[in-house]
Amino acid sequence: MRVKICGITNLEDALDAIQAGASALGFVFYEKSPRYIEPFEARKIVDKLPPFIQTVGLFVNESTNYINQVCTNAKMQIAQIIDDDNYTELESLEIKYIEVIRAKNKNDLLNIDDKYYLVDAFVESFGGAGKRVALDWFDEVDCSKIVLAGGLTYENIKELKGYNFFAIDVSSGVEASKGKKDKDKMIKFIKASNEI
Ligand SMILES: O=C(O)c1ccccc1N[C@@H]1O[C@H](COP(=O)(O)O)[C@@H](O)[C@H]1O
Repeated sequence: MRVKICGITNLEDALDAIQAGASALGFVFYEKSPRYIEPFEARKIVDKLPPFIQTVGLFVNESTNYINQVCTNAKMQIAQIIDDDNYTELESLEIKYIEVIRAKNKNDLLNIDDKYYLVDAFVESFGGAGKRVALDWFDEVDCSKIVLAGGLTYENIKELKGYNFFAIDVSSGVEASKGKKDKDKMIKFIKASNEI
């Protein structure tokens, strides 16, 4: 299973995540988040990463120009977009992106089009709150293009067996404290993800 570890704020956590087996690292460019990282600080980390690791910048209700600029400055390869109020002109983004569906109920997952989406549980703070999406909401959904996020831990991801999610995304479930990852939790998380 592909794993993105989100909320990277320092090099040690980034390298530990990669050593544990993460395929993508997420950097939060939402200033109200306790995991916010300044774009040029993120770039310093990215410059020290090995090849074949994807860098994902997370944005909440930002303009296209801002996202393009930050992704350039921070060397992000993908933008993860929360855009509740249509601030972002997706077609003008200069990099690949994935939109976030903040699911409030099962209906939010029905009739989604044939694109890759990240599905997270709806929380007022936009994410990183450890809240899960009810798995039975996916029972009649093709999950092969869905990245599942929200409240995942090494203890609960075995429940995802059989759903065929494209990838999973975790932040608070592998933290020691807000903004600081726990190496042991990351190792256990990725080991468990390989058993799904
Ligand atoms: O991590 C944050 O602080 C954050 C802030 C604003 C929007 C999204 C945020 N994080 C994302 O939320 C999901 C789920 O996180 P968790 O595993 O439940 O803690 C994940 O995609 C984070 O990248």
